[in-house]
Amino acid sequence: MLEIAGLSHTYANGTVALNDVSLSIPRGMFGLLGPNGAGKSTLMRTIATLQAPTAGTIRFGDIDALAEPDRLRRTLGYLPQDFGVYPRVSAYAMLDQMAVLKGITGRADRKAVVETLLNQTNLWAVRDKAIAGFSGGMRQRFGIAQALIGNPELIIVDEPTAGLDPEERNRFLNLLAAIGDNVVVILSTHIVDDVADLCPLMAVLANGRVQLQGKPADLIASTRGHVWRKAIGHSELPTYQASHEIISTRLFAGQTIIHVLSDRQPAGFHPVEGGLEDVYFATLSTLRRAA
Ligand SMILES: Nc1ncnc2c1ncn2[C@@H]1O[C@H](COP(=O)(O)OP(=O)(O)OP(=O)(O)O)[C@@H](O)[C@H]1O
Repeated sequence: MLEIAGLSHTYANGTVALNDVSLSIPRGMFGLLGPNGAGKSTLMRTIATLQAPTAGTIRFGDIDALAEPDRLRRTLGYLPQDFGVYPRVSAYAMLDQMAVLKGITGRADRKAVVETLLNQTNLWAVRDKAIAGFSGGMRQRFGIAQALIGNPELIIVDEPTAGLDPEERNRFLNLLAAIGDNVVVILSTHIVDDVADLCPLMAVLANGRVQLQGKPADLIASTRGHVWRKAIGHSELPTYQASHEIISTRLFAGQTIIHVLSDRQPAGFHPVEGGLEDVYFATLSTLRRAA
């Protein structure tokens, strides 16, 4: 169990990126959903012990992450939002090197680990190619391979599917799903479907605060009877914007479909069997209204 309590972070320029965040994250896949600037990466980097928070505590099992960052790092697998540099060395050589850094010094042990990971992430066929020449999807799969070195019990993946085509995204999500229920996996993303497809538990982070947390199905159920849909002409949108709380608009077959939030059924609207996207957009919309 990962226990985050009262975590706050204010950057030197005064930006409050995290504001009293508390989360209890059990084993399994946990989705952390939030818009750009919500504080997700700050939270991920803080859990990964790459930066210290201004206040709060992080415990993982019996490890106090802030007091014993080395202990936490030994059991951590981290796929950052951006690796930054993609080296010209081969995937095999790079993984081998990273395994040394993680303390797997025996040659035979390392060979077994590296080869297993290359197969698991479907990179065996390209193991001798330079990572610099990899596609986005291959890079992300390599990112997971390196995160899994040393059998971590806490795995953090920060916006892993941004920019992947649907097939690669699917491959990547399947890879994550296969990691297993015995480890804590935190998936940070602004892509609602990633969470809907994978995570039995989730939280929405916005403005540095946890706005919502629970099981996606329960959160979806809570929007039932509050979200309504109507197909309108695109030119009518401003009129509806003025009179309704629109939480999403999308185009379908040349029409604009709007979803609105309302406790009662507005005239001409149909009920929506809400999805996670409605939960998410309704949360963000409520926040905007309160601002
Ligand atoms: N090093 C920094 N110095 C100052 N402000 C920062 C720094 N890093 C992030 N911020 C600010 O902190 C807030 C949270 O940023 P963060 O990157 O954690 O959000 P995010 O949810 O990961 O967003 P994104 O999806 O855009 O990566 C933003 O307002 C951001 O501009």
